[in-house]
Amino acid sequence: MIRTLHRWPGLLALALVTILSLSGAALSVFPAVERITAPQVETGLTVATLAERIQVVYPGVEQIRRSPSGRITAYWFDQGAPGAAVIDPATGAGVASADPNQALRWLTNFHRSLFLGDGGRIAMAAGAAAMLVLSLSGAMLVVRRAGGWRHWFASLRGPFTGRLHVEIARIAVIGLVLSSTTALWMTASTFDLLPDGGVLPVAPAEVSGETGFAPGRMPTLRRTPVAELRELSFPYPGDATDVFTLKTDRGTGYLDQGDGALLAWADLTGWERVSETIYMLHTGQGAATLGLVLGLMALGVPAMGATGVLVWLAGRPGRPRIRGNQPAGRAETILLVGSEGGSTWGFAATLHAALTKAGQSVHVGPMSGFGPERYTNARRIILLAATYGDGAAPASAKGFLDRLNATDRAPDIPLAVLGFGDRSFPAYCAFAKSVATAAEAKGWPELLPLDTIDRQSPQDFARWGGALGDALWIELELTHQPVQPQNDHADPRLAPRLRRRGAGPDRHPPLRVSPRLARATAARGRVRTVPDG
Ligand SMILES: Cc1cc2nc3c(=O)[nH]c(=O)nc-3n(C[C@H](O)[C@H](O)[C@H](O)COP(=O)(O)O)c2cc1C
Repeated sequence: MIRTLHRWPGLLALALVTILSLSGAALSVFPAVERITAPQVETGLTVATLAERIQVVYPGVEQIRRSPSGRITAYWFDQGAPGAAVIDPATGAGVASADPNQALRWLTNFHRSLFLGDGGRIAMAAGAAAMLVLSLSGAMLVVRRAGGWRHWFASLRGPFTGRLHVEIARIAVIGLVLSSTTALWMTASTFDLLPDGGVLPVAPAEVSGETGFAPGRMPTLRRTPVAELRELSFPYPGDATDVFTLKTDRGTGYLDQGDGALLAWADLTGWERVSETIYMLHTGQGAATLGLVLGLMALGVPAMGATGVLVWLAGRPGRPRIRGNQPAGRAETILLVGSEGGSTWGFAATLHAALTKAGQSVHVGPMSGFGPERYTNARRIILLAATYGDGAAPASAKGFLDRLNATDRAPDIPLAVLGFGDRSFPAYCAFAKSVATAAEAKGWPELLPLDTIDRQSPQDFARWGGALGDALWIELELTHQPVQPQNDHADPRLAPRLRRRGAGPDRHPPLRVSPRLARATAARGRVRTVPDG
Protein backbone atom coordinates (compact mmCIF):
# COMPACT_ATOMS: atom_id res chain seq x y z
CA MET A 1 0.00 0.00 0.00
CA ILE A 2 2.67 2.52 1.05
CA ARG A 3 4.85 1.37 -1.84
CA THR A 4 1.97 1.96 -4.29
CA LEU A 5 1.34 5.36 -2.70
CA HIS A 6 5.00 6.17 -3.25
CA ARG A 7 5.39 4.71 -6.73
CA TRP A 8 2.44 6.15 -8.64
CA PRO A 9 2.52 9.79 -7.51
CA GLY A 10 6.27 9.57 -8.11
CA LEU A 11 5.96 8.31 -11.66
CA LEU A 12 2.97 10.48 -12.60
CA ALA A 13 4.25 13.73 -11.12
CA LEU A 14 7.93 13.19 -11.89
CA ALA A 15 8.17 16.02 -14.44
CA LEU A 16 6.25 18.46 -12.26
CA VAL A 17 8.21 17.80 -9.06
CA THR A 18 11.46 18.00 -11.02
CA ILE A 19 10.50 21.43 -12.42
CA LEU A 20 9.41 22.58 -8.96
CA SER A 21 12.58 21.42 -7.26
CA LEU A 22 15.05 22.68 -9.88
CA SER A 23 13.43 26.13 -10.11
CA GLY A 24 13.15 26.21 -6.30
CA ALA A 25 16.84 25.34 -5.94
CA ALA A 26 17.77 28.14 -8.39
CA LEU A 27 15.54 30.63 -6.52
CA SER A 28 17.14 29.74 -3.19
CA VAL A 29 20.38 31.40 -4.31
CA PHE A 30 18.87 34.90 -4.69
CA PRO A 31 18.17 35.72 -1.01
CA ALA A 32 21.72 34.66 -0.15
CA VAL A 33 23.21 36.86 -2.88
CA GLU A 34 21.00 39.79 -1.81
CA ARG A 35 22.04 39.26 1.80
CA ILE A 36 25.72 39.38 0.87
CA THR A 37 25.49 42.34 -1.51
CA ALA A 38 23.10 44.53 0.53
CA PRO A 39 24.91 47.42 2.29
CA GLN A 40 25.07 46.54 5.98
CA VAL A 41 23.18 48.52 8.63
CA GLU A 42 25.16 49.66 11.68
CA THR A 43 23.91 48.14 14.94
CA GLY A 44 21.39 50.26 16.80
CA LEU A 45 20.48 52.42 13.78
CA THR A 46 16.92 53.69 14.20
CA VAL A 47 14.29 54.39 11.55
CA ALA A 48 14.37 58.06 12.63
CA THR A 49 18.08 58.45 11.80
CA LEU A 50 17.75 56.48 8.56
CA ALA A 51 14.79 58.59 7.39
CA GLU A 52 16.68 61.76 8.29
CA ARG A 53 19.77 60.69 6.29
CA ILE A 54 17.72 59.72 3.24
CA GLN A 55 15.68 62.95 3.40
CA VAL A 56 18.86 65.00 3.31
CA VAL A 57 19.93 63.32 0.05
CA TYR A 58 16.43 62.92 -1.46
CA PRO A 59 14.15 65.67 -0.09
CA GLY A 60 11.22 64.33 -2.16
CA VAL A 61 11.38 60.85 -0.56
CA GLU A 62 7.94 59.26 -0.36
CA GLN A 63 8.73 55.71 0.78
CA ILE A 64 11.53 53.71 2.42
CA ARG A 65 11.40 49.88 2.26
CA ARG A 66 13.51 47.23 3.90
CA SER A 67 13.50 43.74 2.38
CA PRO A 68 13.90 40.62 4.58
CA SER A 69 17.53 40.39 3.44
CA GLY A 70 18.16 43.82 4.97
CA ARG A 71 18.37 45.69 1.66
CA ILE A 72 16.98 49.23 1.93
CA THR A 73 15.34 50.90 -1.05
CA ALA A 74 14.06 54.49 -1.23
CA TYR A 75 11.48 55.88 -3.67
CA TRP A 76 11.18 59.63 -4.29
CA PHE A 77 9.89 62.33 -6.59
CA ASP A 78 12.32 64.89 -7.94
CA GLN A 79 10.74 67.75 -9.92
CA GLY A 80 7.81 65.52 -10.82
CA ALA A 81 10.00 62.57 -11.93
CA PRO A 82 9.97 59.35 -9.90
CA GLY A 83 13.28 57.88 -8.76
CA ALA A 84 14.40 54.82 -6.76
CA ALA A 85 17.69 53.40 -5.52
CA VAL A 86 19.18 50.86 -3.15
CA ILE A 87 20.39 52.94 -0.23
CA ASP A 88 23.56 52.81 1.83
CA PRO A 89 22.10 53.31 5.34
CA ALA A 90 25.37 54.82 6.54
CA THR A 91 24.98 57.84 4.23
CA GLY A 92 21.38 57.76 3.01
CA ALA A 93 22.68 57.93 -0.58
CA GLY A 94 21.75 55.59 -3.42
CA VAL A 95 24.41 52.98 -4.27
CA ALA A 96 22.69 50.68 -6.78
CA SER A 97 19.76 50.44 -9.12
CA ALA A 98 16.45 49.41 -7.56
CA ASP A 99 15.21 47.85 -10.80
CA PRO A 100 13.83 44.38 -10.18
CA ASN A 101 16.07 41.46 -11.17
CA GLN A 102 14.57 40.08 -14.41
CA ALA A 103 15.97 36.56 -13.94
CA LEU A 104 14.48 36.42 -10.44
CA ARG A 105 11.13 37.66 -11.69
CA TRP A 106 11.09 35.09 -14.54
CA LEU A 107 12.06 32.19 -12.28
CA THR A 108 9.56 33.20 -9.60
CA ASN A 109 6.68 33.30 -12.08
CA PHE A 110 7.78 30.00 -13.59
CA HIS A 111 8.07 28.37 -10.16
CA ARG A 112 4.70 29.69 -8.99
CA SER A 113 2.55 29.17 -12.05
CA LEU A 114 4.51 28.09 -15.15
CA PHE A 115 3.29 31.44 -16.59
CA LEU A 116 -0.22 29.92 -16.76
CA GLY A 117 -2.04 32.08 -14.22
CA ASP A 118 -4.34 30.41 -11.72
CA GLY A 119 -4.39 27.12 -13.67
CA GLY A 120 -0.59 26.94 -13.43
CA ARG A 121 -0.74 27.82 -9.70
CA ILE A 122 -3.11 24.92 -9.10
CA ALA A 123 -0.88 22.57 -11.15
CA MET A 124 2.16 23.59 -9.13
CA ALA A 125 0.19 23.12 -5.90
CA ALA A 126 -0.68 19.61 -7.11
CA GLY A 127 3.05 19.06 -7.68
CA ALA A 128 3.75 20.23 -4.12
CA ALA A 129 1.04 17.87 -2.80
CA ALA A 130 2.62 14.99 -4.77
CA MET A 131 5.99 15.90 -3.28
CA LEU A 132 4.50 15.81 0.22
CA VAL A 133 2.89 12.41 -0.38
CA LEU A 134 6.16 11.12 -1.86
CA SER A 135 8.19 12.43 1.07
CA LEU A 136 5.91 10.97 3.75
CA SER A 137 5.42 7.60 2.06
CA GLY A 138 9.16 7.53 1.26
CA ALA A 139 10.00 8.21 4.92
CA MET A 140 7.79 5.27 5.93
CA LEU A 141 9.52 3.04 3.39
CA VAL A 142 12.95 4.10 4.69
CA VAL A 143 11.84 3.28 8.23
CA ARG A 144 10.58 -0.10 7.08
CA ARG A 145 13.75 -0.85 5.18
CA ALA A 146 16.07 0.30 7.99
CA GLY A 147 14.03 -1.48 10.65
CA GLY A 148 12.68 1.49 12.64
CA TRP A 149 13.16 5.22 13.18
CA ARG A 150 16.14 4.59 15.44
CA HIS A 151 18.00 3.08 12.48
CA TRP A 152 17.24 6.00 10.14
CA PHE A 153 20.93 6.50 9.33
CA ALA A 154 21.96 2.83 9.59
CA SER A 155 24.16 1.56 6.77
CA LEU A 156 22.23 0.04 3.90
CA ARG A 157 22.53 -3.19 1.99
CA GLY A 158 21.07 -4.19 -1.32
CA PRO A 159 21.34 -3.06 -4.94
CA PHE A 160 23.22 0.19 -5.61
CA THR A 161 20.41 2.23 -7.20
CA GLY A 162 18.01 1.40 -4.36
CA ARG A 163 20.64 2.32 -1.79
CA LEU A 164 21.46 5.61 -3.52
CA HIS A 165 17.75 6.45 -3.68
CA VAL A 166 17.40 5.89 0.07
CA GLU A 167 20.71 7.61 0.94
CA ILE A 168 19.52 10.82 -0.76
CA ALA A 169 15.98 10.49 0.59
CA ARG A 170 16.91 10.22 4.22
CA ILE A 171 18.86 13.48 4.08
CA ALA A 172 16.52 15.41 1.78
CA VAL A 173 13.17 14.35 3.18
CA ILE A 174 13.02 16.98 5.95
CA GLY A 175 13.60 19.81 3.49
CA LEU A 176 11.11 18.40 1.01
CA VAL A 177 8.38 18.02 3.64
CA LEU A 178 9.04 21.60 4.77
CA SER A 179 9.10 23.06 1.26
CA SER A 180 5.99 21.21 0.07
CA THR A 181 3.93 21.98 3.19
CA THR A 182 4.85 25.66 3.09
CA ALA A 183 4.09 25.76 -0.66
CA LEU A 184 0.60 24.39 -0.03
CA TRP A 185 0.03 26.95 2.73
CA MET A 186 1.14 29.78 0.44
CA THR A 187 -1.18 28.59 -2.34
CA ALA A 188 -4.07 28.50 0.11
CA SER A 189 -3.15 32.04 1.18
CA THR A 190 -2.98 33.23 -2.47
CA PHE A 191 -6.46 31.87 -3.13
CA ASP A 192 -7.74 33.59 0.07
CA LEU A 193 -8.51 30.30 1.75
CA LEU A 194 -6.79 31.45 4.96
CA PRO A 195 -7.78 34.35 7.24
CA ASP A 196 -4.27 35.77 7.08
CA GLY A 197 -5.04 39.08 5.34
CA GLY A 198 -3.46 42.12 7.06
CA VAL A 199 -5.43 44.21 9.56
CA LEU A 200 -4.93 47.97 9.25
CA PRO A 201 -5.31 50.35 12.21
CA VAL A 202 -8.52 52.38 12.36
CA ALA A 203 -8.00 55.65 10.45
CA PRO A 204 -7.45 58.54 12.90
CA ALA A 205 -10.50 60.76 13.38
CA GLU A 206 -8.36 63.81 14.05
CA VAL A 207 -4.87 64.97 13.14
CA SER A 208 -2.94 68.05 14.31
CA GLY A 209 -3.41 69.73 10.92
CA GLU A 210 0.23 70.84 11.06
CA THR A 211 3.04 69.75 8.75
CA GLY A 212 6.83 69.74 8.79
CA PHE A 213 7.72 67.77 11.96
CA ALA A 214 11.02 66.07 11.03
CA PRO A 215 10.84 62.25 11.04
CA GLY A 216 14.21 62.24 12.80
CA ARG A 217 12.51 63.75 15.89
CA MET A 218 9.45 61.44 16.01
CA PRO A 219 9.53 59.35 19.24
CA THR A 220 8.05 56.21 17.65
CA LEU A 221 10.64 56.25 14.85
CA ARG A 222 13.42 56.92 17.38
CA ARG A 223 12.37 53.81 19.29
CA THR A 224 12.14 51.58 16.20
CA PRO A 225 15.34 49.83 15.08
CA VAL A 226 15.91 49.56 11.32
CA ALA A 227 16.17 45.76 11.78
CA GLU A 228 12.39 45.79 12.47
CA LEU A 229 11.43 48.13 9.63
CA ARG A 230 9.41 46.92 6.64
CA GLU A 231 8.12 50.19 5.20
CA LEU A 232 7.83 53.89 6.03
CA SER A 233 5.49 55.90 3.77
CA PHE A 234 5.64 59.69 3.88
CA PRO A 235 2.51 61.89 3.74
CA TYR A 236 1.45 63.33 0.40
CA PRO A 237 3.24 66.72 0.11
CA GLY A 238 0.97 69.63 0.92
CA ASP A 239 -1.86 67.48 2.34
CA ALA A 240 -2.06 68.35 6.07
CA THR A 241 -4.66 65.63 6.69
CA ASP A 242 -2.32 62.84 5.51
CA VAL A 243 -0.10 60.82 7.91
CA PHE A 244 3.15 58.82 8.03
CA THR A 245 2.49 55.06 7.80
CA LEU A 246 4.98 52.79 9.57
CA LYS A 247 5.05 49.01 9.01
CA THR A 248 7.32 46.86 11.15
CA ASP A 249 7.71 43.19 12.12
CA ARG A 250 5.17 43.85 14.90
CA GLY A 251 2.39 45.72 13.09
CA THR A 252 1.27 48.93 11.38
CA GLY A 253 0.81 52.46 12.78
CA TYR A 254 -0.03 56.03 11.73
CA LEU A 255 2.09 59.01 12.82
CA ASP A 256 1.03 62.65 12.82
CA GLN A 257 3.16 64.75 10.43
CA GLY A 258 2.60 67.87 12.57
CA ASP A 259 3.83 66.59 15.97
CA GLY A 260 5.05 63.00 15.41
CA ALA A 261 2.41 61.51 17.71
CA LEU A 262 1.40 57.88 17.25
CA LEU A 263 -2.24 58.20 16.16
CA ALA A 264 -3.18 54.52 15.76
CA TRP A 265 -1.52 51.10 15.87
CA ALA A 266 -2.55 47.52 14.91
CA ASP A 267 -0.46 44.44 15.78
CA LEU A 268 0.01 41.64 13.26
CA THR A 269 -2.59 38.93 13.81
CA GLY A 270 -1.56 35.38 14.75
CA TRP A 271 -2.49 34.17 11.25
CA GLU A 272 -0.37 36.90 9.66
CA ARG A 273 2.61 35.93 11.81
CA VAL A 274 2.26 32.27 10.91
CA SER A 275 1.89 33.07 7.21
CA GLU A 276 4.93 35.34 7.28
CA THR A 277 7.01 32.70 9.01
CA ILE A 278 5.89 30.17 6.43
CA TYR A 279 6.75 32.58 3.61
CA MET A 280 10.21 33.02 5.13
CA LEU A 281 10.71 29.25 5.49
CA HIS A 282 9.67 28.65 1.89
CA THR A 283 11.51 31.46 0.16
CA GLY A 284 14.54 31.84 2.39
CA GLN A 285 13.87 35.61 2.43
CA GLY A 286 14.99 36.58 5.90
CA ALA A 287 16.60 33.15 6.40
CA ALA A 288 19.07 32.94 3.50
CA THR A 289 21.16 30.08 4.91
CA LEU A 290 18.09 27.94 5.51
CA GLY A 291 16.99 28.78 1.96
CA LEU A 292 20.30 27.52 0.57
CA VAL A 293 20.05 24.29 2.61
CA LEU A 294 16.49 23.73 1.35
CA GLY A 295 17.66 24.46 -2.21
CA LEU A 296 20.39 21.83 -1.88
CA MET A 297 17.88 19.32 -0.57
CA ALA A 298 15.57 20.10 -3.48
CA LEU A 299 18.38 19.11 -5.84
CA GLY A 300 17.95 15.59 -4.48
CA VAL A 301 14.55 15.34 -6.22
CA PRO A 302 15.80 14.79 -9.81
CA ALA A 303 18.40 12.32 -8.52
CA MET A 304 15.72 10.44 -6.58
CA GLY A 305 13.43 10.59 -9.62
CA ALA A 306 16.08 8.95 -11.82
CA THR A 307 17.07 6.27 -9.28
CA GLY A 308 13.39 5.69 -8.43
CA VAL A 309 12.56 5.00 -12.08
CA LEU A 310 15.54 2.61 -12.30
CA VAL A 311 14.40 0.75 -9.16
CA TRP A 312 10.89 0.52 -10.60
CA LEU A 313 12.17 -0.75 -13.98
CA ALA A 314 14.43 -3.31 -12.28
CA GLY A 315 11.57 -4.60 -10.13
CA ARG A 316 9.00 -4.85 -12.95
CA PRO A 317 10.13 -8.01 -14.73
CA GLY A 318 10.50 -9.73 -11.34
CA ARG A 319 7.27 -11.70 -11.55
CA PRO A 320 7.49 -14.25 -14.35
CA ARG A 321 4.49 -15.51 -16.28
CA ILE A 322 3.60 -18.92 -14.94
CA ARG A 323 2.33 -21.21 -17.66
CA GLY A 324 -0.45 -23.57 -16.70
CA ASN A 325 -1.14 -21.90 -13.35
CA GLN A 326 -4.19 -23.69 -11.90
CA PRO A 327 -7.08 -21.92 -10.16
CA ALA A 328 -6.78 -21.96 -6.36
CA GLY A 329 -9.96 -24.01 -5.98
CA ARG A 330 -8.73 -26.80 -8.26
CA ALA A 331 -5.06 -27.13 -7.32
CA GLU A 332 -3.62 -29.89 -5.12
CA THR A 333 -0.62 -27.77 -4.24
CA ILE A 334 -0.98 -24.15 -3.23
CA LEU A 335 2.29 -22.29 -3.70
CA LEU A 336 2.29 -18.82 -2.16
CA VAL A 337 5.11 -16.32 -2.67
CA GLY A 338 6.36 -13.52 -0.42
CA SER A 339 8.72 -11.43 -2.56
CA GLU A 340 9.96 -7.86 -2.70
CA GLY A 341 12.54 -7.79 -5.47
CA GLY A 342 10.96 -10.54 -7.59
CA SER A 343 13.60 -13.29 -7.46
CA THR A 344 11.47 -15.60 -5.28
CA TRP A 345 8.84 -15.65 -8.04
CA GLY A 346 11.50 -17.22 -10.26
CA PHE A 347 12.01 -20.01 -7.68
CA ALA A 348 8.23 -20.44 -7.51
CA ALA A 349 8.08 -20.78 -11.31
CA THR A 350 10.78 -23.49 -11.21
CA LEU A 351 8.96 -25.36 -8.44
CA HIS A 352 5.63 -25.00 -10.24
CA ALA A 353 7.14 -26.41 -13.46
CA ALA A 354 8.78 -29.36 -11.64
CA LEU A 355 5.63 -30.25 -9.68
CA THR A 356 3.47 -29.93 -12.80
CA LYS A 357 5.90 -32.20 -14.67
CA ALA A 358 5.50 -34.70 -11.82
CA GLY A 359 1.74 -34.71 -12.48
CA GLN A 360 0.60 -32.31 -9.79
CA SER A 361 -1.87 -29.46 -10.26
CA VAL A 362 -0.35 -26.34 -8.77
CA HIS A 363 -1.62 -22.84 -8.05
CA VAL A 364 0.93 -20.02 -7.60
CA GLY A 365 -0.09 -16.72 -6.03
CA PRO A 366 1.13 -14.01 -3.64
CA MET A 367 1.07 -14.65 0.11
CA SER A 368 -0.99 -11.49 0.47
CA GLY A 369 -3.80 -13.32 -1.34
CA PHE A 370 -3.90 -16.09 1.29
CA GLY A 371 -7.50 -17.40 1.42
CA PRO A 372 -7.77 -20.96 2.85
CA GLU A 373 -11.51 -21.07 2.18
CA ARG A 374 -10.72 -21.15 -1.55
CA TYR A 375 -8.31 -24.11 -1.34
CA THR A 376 -11.05 -26.73 -1.56
CA ASN A 377 -8.91 -29.38 -3.33
CA ALA A 378 -5.58 -28.58 -1.74
CA ARG A 379 -3.48 -31.30 -0.17
CA ARG A 380 -0.53 -29.14 0.73
CA ILE A 381 0.43 -25.48 1.03
CA ILE A 382 3.97 -24.30 0.35
CA LEU A 383 5.12 -20.82 1.30
CA LEU A 384 8.22 -19.30 -0.31
CA ALA A 385 8.91 -16.24 1.83
CA ALA A 386 11.70 -13.67 1.44
CA THR A 387 12.58 -11.16 4.15
CA TYR A 388 12.99 -7.45 3.62
CA GLY A 389 14.19 -4.70 5.91
CA ASP A 390 14.93 -5.73 9.45
CA GLY A 391 12.97 -8.97 9.33
CA ALA A 392 9.88 -7.38 7.82
CA ALA A 393 7.40 -8.91 5.37
CA PRO A 394 8.14 -8.40 1.67
CA ALA A 395 5.62 -6.57 -0.49
CA SER A 396 3.74 -9.58 -1.84
CA ALA A 397 3.25 -11.03 1.67
CA LYS A 398 1.68 -7.97 3.25
CA GLY A 399 -1.19 -8.85 5.56
CA PHE A 400 -0.44 -12.58 5.55
CA LEU A 401 0.49 -12.80 9.23
CA ASP A 402 -2.44 -10.60 10.28
CA ARG A 403 -4.84 -12.81 8.37
CA LEU A 404 -3.33 -15.99 9.82
CA ASN A 405 -3.40 -14.60 13.34
CA ALA A 406 -7.00 -13.52 12.90
CA THR A 407 -8.20 -17.03 11.95
CA ASP A 408 -9.56 -19.29 14.70
CA ARG A 409 -7.89 -22.34 13.30
CA ALA A 410 -5.17 -22.86 10.73
CA PRO A 411 -6.17 -24.82 7.61
CA ASP A 412 -6.04 -28.57 7.96
CA ILE A 413 -3.69 -28.80 4.99
CA PRO A 414 0.00 -29.67 5.65
CA LEU A 415 2.35 -26.73 5.34
CA ALA A 416 5.96 -26.26 4.24
CA VAL A 417 7.71 -22.88 4.72
CA LEU A 418 10.85 -22.08 2.77
CA GLY A 419 12.59 -18.83 3.75
CA PHE A 420 14.68 -16.79 1.30
CA GLY A 421 17.21 -14.46 2.86
CA ASP A 422 20.78 -13.36 3.20
CA ARG A 423 22.97 -14.41 6.12
CA SER A 424 24.74 -11.05 6.09
CA PHE A 425 21.52 -9.49 7.49
CA PRO A 426 21.15 -9.81 11.26
CA ALA A 427 17.51 -10.92 10.95
CA TYR A 428 18.25 -13.86 8.65
CA CYS A 429 15.00 -15.16 7.09
CA ALA A 430 13.18 -13.57 10.03
CA PHE A 431 9.88 -13.21 8.20
CA ALA A 432 9.77 -16.89 7.22
CA LYS A 433 10.62 -17.77 10.83
CA SER A 434 7.76 -15.58 12.10
CA VAL A 435 5.40 -17.30 9.66
CA ALA A 436 6.55 -20.77 10.76
CA THR A 437 6.18 -19.82 14.45
CA ALA A 438 2.69 -18.36 13.91
CA ALA A 439 1.66 -21.47 11.95
CA GLU A 440 2.91 -23.74 14.71
CA ALA A 441 1.08 -21.69 17.32
CA LYS A 442 -2.14 -22.13 15.33
CA GLY A 443 -1.58 -25.90 15.16
CA TRP A 444 -1.07 -25.93 11.41
CA PRO A 445 0.07 -29.48 10.41
CA GLU A 446 3.62 -29.61 9.07
CA LEU A 447 4.61 -31.06 5.72
CA LEU A 448 8.30 -30.15 6.10
CA PRO A 449 10.22 -28.30 8.79
CA LEU A 450 11.18 -24.69 8.07
CA ASP A 451 14.16 -24.49 5.73
CA THR A 452 16.07 -21.53 4.33
CA ILE A 453 17.78 -20.47 1.11
CA ASP A 454 20.77 -18.18 1.56
CA ARG A 455 21.38 -15.57 -1.17
CA GLN A 456 19.19 -17.33 -3.70
CA SER A 457 21.47 -20.35 -3.77
CA PRO A 458 20.34 -22.88 -6.43
CA GLN A 459 22.12 -25.62 -4.48
CA ASP A 460 20.15 -24.90 -1.30
CA PHE A 461 16.98 -24.90 -3.38
CA ALA A 462 17.81 -28.21 -5.09
CA ARG A 463 18.54 -29.77 -1.68
CA TRP A 464 15.20 -28.61 -0.29
CA GLY A 465 13.50 -29.85 -3.50
CA GLY A 466 14.91 -33.29 -2.77
CA ALA A 467 13.42 -33.24 0.72
CA LEU A 468 10.06 -32.11 -0.68
CA GLY A 469 10.12 -34.87 -3.31
CA ASP A 470 10.70 -37.42 -0.57
CA ALA A 471 7.81 -36.04 1.48
CA LEU A 472 5.53 -36.28 -1.56
CA TRP A 473 6.91 -39.64 -2.72
CA ILE A 474 7.82 -38.23 -6.11
CA GLU A 475 11.04 -37.67 -8.08
CA LEU A 476 11.56 -33.92 -7.85
CA GLU A 477 14.45 -32.20 -9.58
CA LEU A 478 14.74 -28.49 -9.00
CA THR A 479 17.22 -27.03 -11.43
CA HIS A 480 16.80 -23.32 -10.94
CA GLN A 481 18.79 -20.84 -12.98
CA PRO A 482 18.52 -17.56 -11.15
CA VAL A 483 18.14 -14.44 -13.23
CA GLN A 484 20.53 -11.98 -11.67
CA PRO A 485 18.63 -8.77 -10.87
CA GLN A 486 19.87 -6.08 -13.26
CA ASN A 487 20.94 -3.65 -10.62
CA ASP A 488 22.87 -6.17 -8.54
CA HIS A 489 25.65 -5.75 -11.12
CA ALA A 490 26.00 -2.22 -9.89
CA ASP A 491 26.45 -3.31 -6.29
CA PRO A 492 30.15 -3.91 -5.79
CA ARG A 493 29.44 -5.74 -2.53
CA LEU A 494 26.71 -8.06 -3.74
CA ALA A 495 27.99 -9.15 -7.13
CA PRO A 496 31.27 -10.81 -6.08
CA ARG A 497 29.49 -12.52 -3.21
CA LEU A 498 26.92 -14.00 -5.57
CA ARG A 499 29.65 -15.01 -7.99
CA ARG A 500 31.66 -16.67 -5.22
CA ARG A 501 28.62 -18.63 -4.25
CA GLY A 502 28.14 -19.58 -7.88
CA ALA A 503 24.78 -17.94 -8.34
CA GLY A 504 25.55 -16.64 -11.83
CA PRO A 505 23.91 -18.62 -14.61
CA ASP A 506 27.07 -18.64 -16.73
CA ARG A 507 29.23 -19.93 -13.92
CA HIS A 508 26.89 -22.70 -12.90
CA PRO A 509 25.49 -25.42 -15.06
CA PRO A 510 22.10 -26.63 -13.87
CA LEU A 511 22.47 -28.97 -10.93
CA ARG A 512 20.85 -32.32 -10.54
CA VAL A 513 20.29 -33.66 -7.08
CA SER A 514 19.22 -37.21 -6.57
CA PRO A 515 16.40 -37.46 -4.02
CA ARG A 516 18.35 -40.02 -1.98
CA LEU A 517 21.47 -37.89 -1.86
CA ALA A 518 19.46 -34.78 -1.15
CA ARG A 519 17.78 -36.54 1.76
CA ALA A 520 21.13 -37.56 3.15
CA THR A 521 22.66 -34.10 2.77
CA ALA A 522 19.55 -32.38 4.10
CA ALA A 523 19.79 -34.53 7.21
CA ARG A 524 23.44 -33.51 7.65
CA GLY A 525 22.55 -29.88 6.96
CA ARG A 526 25.01 -29.37 4.09
CA VAL A 527 24.75 -29.49 0.34
CA ARG A 528 26.32 -31.92 -2.07
CA THR A 529 25.58 -31.96 -5.72
CA VAL A 530 26.03 -34.48 -8.49
CA PRO A 531 26.98 -33.33 -11.96
CA ASP A 532 24.33 -33.17 -14.61
CA GLY A 533 23.74 -36.53 -16.33
C1 LIG B 1 16.91 -3.91 1.19
C2 LIG B 1 17.01 -5.38 1.50
C3 LIG B 1 16.76 -5.81 2.80
C4 LIG B 1 16.88 -7.18 3.12
N1 LIG B 1 16.68 -7.58 4.41
C5 LIG B 1 16.89 -8.88 4.73
C6 LIG B 1 16.75 -9.31 6.09
O1 LIG B 1 16.47 -8.55 7.01
N2 LIG B 1 16.95 -10.63 6.36
C7 LIG B 1 17.29 -11.54 5.39
O2 LIG B 1 17.49 -12.71 5.69
N3 LIG B 1 17.43 -11.14 4.09
C8 LIG B 1 17.23 -9.85 3.74
N4 LIG B 1 17.36 -9.43 2.44
C9 LIG B 1 17.72 -10.43 1.42
C10 LIG B 1 16.49 -10.90 0.66
O3 LIG B 1 15.50 -11.44 1.51
C11 LIG B 1 16.93 -12.01 -0.28
O4 LIG B 1 17.88 -11.49 -1.22
C12 LIG B 1 15.76 -12.62 -1.02
O5 LIG B 1 16.22 -13.74 -1.76
C13 LIG B 1 15.12 -11.60 -1.95
O6 LIG B 1 13.97 -12.15 -2.53
P1 LIG B 1 13.04 -11.28 -3.49
O7 LIG B 1 13.93 -10.83 -4.64
O8 LIG B 1 11.97 -12.21 -3.96
O9 LIG B 1 12.52 -10.16 -2.69
C14 LIG B 1 17.23 -8.10 2.11
C15 LIG B 1 17.45 -7.65 0.80
C16 LIG B 1 17.34 -6.30 0.50
C17 LIG B 1 17.60 -5.84 -0.92
